[in-house]
Amino acid sequence: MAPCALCPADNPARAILRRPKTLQPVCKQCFFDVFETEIHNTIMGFGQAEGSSADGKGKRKELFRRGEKVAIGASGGKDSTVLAHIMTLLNDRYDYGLDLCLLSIDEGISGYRDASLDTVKRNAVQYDLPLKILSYHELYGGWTMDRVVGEIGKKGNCTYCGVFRRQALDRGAHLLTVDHVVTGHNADDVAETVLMNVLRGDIARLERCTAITTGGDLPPELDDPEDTKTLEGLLPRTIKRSKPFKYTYEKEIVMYAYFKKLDYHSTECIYSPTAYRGHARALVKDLESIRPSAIVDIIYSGEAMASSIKLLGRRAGGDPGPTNEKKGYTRAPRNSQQKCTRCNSLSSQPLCQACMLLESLNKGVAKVELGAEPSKEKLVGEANGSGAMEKLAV
Ligand SMILES: Nc1ncnc2c1ncn2[C@@H]1O[C@H](COP(=O)(O)OP(=O)(O)OP(=O)(O)O)[C@@H](O)[C@H]1O
Repeated sequence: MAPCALCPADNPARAILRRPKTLQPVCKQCFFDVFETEIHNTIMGFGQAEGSSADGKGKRKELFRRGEKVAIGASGGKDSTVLAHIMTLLNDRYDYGLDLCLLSIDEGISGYRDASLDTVKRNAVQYDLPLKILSYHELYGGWTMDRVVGEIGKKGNCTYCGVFRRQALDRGAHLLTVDHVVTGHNADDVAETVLMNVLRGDIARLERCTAITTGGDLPPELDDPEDTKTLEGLLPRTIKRSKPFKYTYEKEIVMYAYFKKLDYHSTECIYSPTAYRGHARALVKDLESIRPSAIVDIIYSGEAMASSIKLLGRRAGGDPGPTNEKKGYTRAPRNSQQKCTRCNSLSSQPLCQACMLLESLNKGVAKVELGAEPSKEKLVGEANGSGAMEKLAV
């Protein structure tokens, strides 16, 4: 192998790998350094397209506040295991002052999640982090994903899993009195989602999918600390979600986990779909093999499109006005947020998606609904909640 491209030129070590992101030959130590530093830069808002100009005025925006309590969404897989490792490491190294913990959701998938949760339990000891595990079984009246799949079959099961997991993470965060959850979504995931939204012409989602942080904004009219449901421990607010690996390549995460000998679980979900995302994933991998920067370039393009859409929306007063229509742009108007009448979580409908899905399961009509010709509303609901379509909503 060639000399390391990142070592001092007068005394380079021998490279042991080619960095997937740049194809540079690098030694092990330089790979660790560049991998960790790039994530730190993302966290600090340095140097990346969105981070360097988060407000469009060139002002950088840091991902965390000092003293913030942050839960790491931990599934035991490679991404979240590396995330737990890196967050602990960088929090110590750069003194972010974060209070970290692990939050795991047990979807009730026997033979898969039980094994990966054992890994998370070991990670909690290895990184000395408190761990909270919440199960669908306890949150959703005895429904586990094994039972959901028994009821509706494998087709469409990710819709249920994605919607339930999103809410379960929020509820777990609330129980842990955490305002911020970080997940292991990586650059490949974000690029796939950008492509999927472009290919579907889903402009509203395209606008949101490249954001490094979502949520955390409760409309003032809903912010009522005296709300009795809030006092009972139900969701009063949206929890912030961030993706510190937004610019981190999946291949580099795997390499980092391998060279650091991290303890992670590597099996795929047994109910994993072969849905649309699979095609986007294959396309991203093909493009990456021809030109490695394709992944990050797709993300930059997505960010640029999101900024343009925002600008157009602002000019049109938030509605798809005539100017936009003439130019062929549409921007789905967003329903105002309200509290779900049943579980108090934020929702654009009187009943949130999780409660709607739960109701259909409890009434025994879920299978019928999934099999039937979907109505327009149903399509919107699915696009908003599907695990397959909406991996980034986890
Ligand atoms: N059951 C879960 N409990 C807690 N967090 C989860 C869970 N499932 C997924 N997440 C979070 O969402 C991220 C993306 O999840 P996804 O299901 O796409 O898995 P993945 O890309 O295989 O990631 P990982 O390798 O961490 O499992 C994970 O990295 C993790 O932070």
